[in-house]
Amino acid sequence: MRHFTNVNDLGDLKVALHEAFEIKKDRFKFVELGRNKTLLMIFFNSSLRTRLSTQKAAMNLGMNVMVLDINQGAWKLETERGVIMDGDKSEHILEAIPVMGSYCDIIGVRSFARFESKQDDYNELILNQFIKYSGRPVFSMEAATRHPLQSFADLITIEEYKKTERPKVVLTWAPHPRPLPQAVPNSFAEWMNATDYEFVITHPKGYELAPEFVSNARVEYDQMKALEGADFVYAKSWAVYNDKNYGKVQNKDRAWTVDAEHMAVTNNAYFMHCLPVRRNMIVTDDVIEGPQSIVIPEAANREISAQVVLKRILEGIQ
Ligand SMILES: CCC[C@H](NC(=O)CCC(=O)O)C(=O)O
Ligand SMILES: NC(=O)OP(=O)(O)O
Repeated sequence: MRHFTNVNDLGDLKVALHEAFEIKKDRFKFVELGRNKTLLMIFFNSSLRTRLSTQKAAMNLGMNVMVLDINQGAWKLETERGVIMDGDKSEHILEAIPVMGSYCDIIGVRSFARFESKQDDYNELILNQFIKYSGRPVFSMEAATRHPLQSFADLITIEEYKKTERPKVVLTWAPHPRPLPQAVPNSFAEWMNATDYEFVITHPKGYELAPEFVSNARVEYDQMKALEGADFVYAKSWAVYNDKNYGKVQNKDRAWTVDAEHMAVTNNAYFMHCLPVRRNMIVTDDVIEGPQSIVIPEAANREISAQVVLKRILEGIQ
């Protein structure tokens, strides 16, 4: 595997899951694979889980790791071509990327949707420039439209906890004070649609995700109806995708906040969230602290998903 940006890059998911459970049994088994290889992790946005779990995964494989927060310490980067750089940006991304590529063997990039240009976001302008100009294998640590390391960890977690072969998984929108990217829900939908699970998406009218991610999932505007009999409830907020209000918050209705009443109509479902989570906006304290909440093991599986991806990329550059 050269680059990792979406579910298709991993190939057969059953094989990838087998690799994940093997690594989970002995995460230091491949400690020689990454010897004298350097991972550079580049963050245009904040992170806790991705930052720590991906470094840990790289260290499990014997790699050296460098981390760069673009907006703290590096020069502010101009990302548009043809701009006269007489403002507050000292360096152009088209120099910075090949320079960064010269110092490492593999690059991880976090660059959220900016909600300035839907076209730039959904063409993955920043991530694709790293792929085009760095000369290195590149993997997404959440880009504008997907968060594949998170979704792979989510799938590993559901496989670990499911009580039936084809669980009912419900992705529910929840209110948030800020406009959040569609990357996590897009990616979760993409990975759930790649399984044979029963998959339902529920959100208020006007919060439809891009059709290419919804694919053949059932969309239900009545949240309680969607949650009936669910085995897994995956909560996440996202901003409007449609052209008219792209990147906006148009609903803050806390009737969508996942509470005990919502969980009561499920099949004693597990509660999942990628974190960080705004308590009592997305989910109540009682639910996220309750016995069916698996957000911590879900976060712990980020080390495993990152290690499978790094292992596959390292095997391609030996
Ligand atoms: C893994 C999730 C990263 C990001 N989350 C946020 O930006 C939350 C920020 C906040 O709650 O203020 C998102 O929704 O895509
Ligand atoms: N879930 C996730 O990616 O968390 P961070 O944004 O803290 O990395």
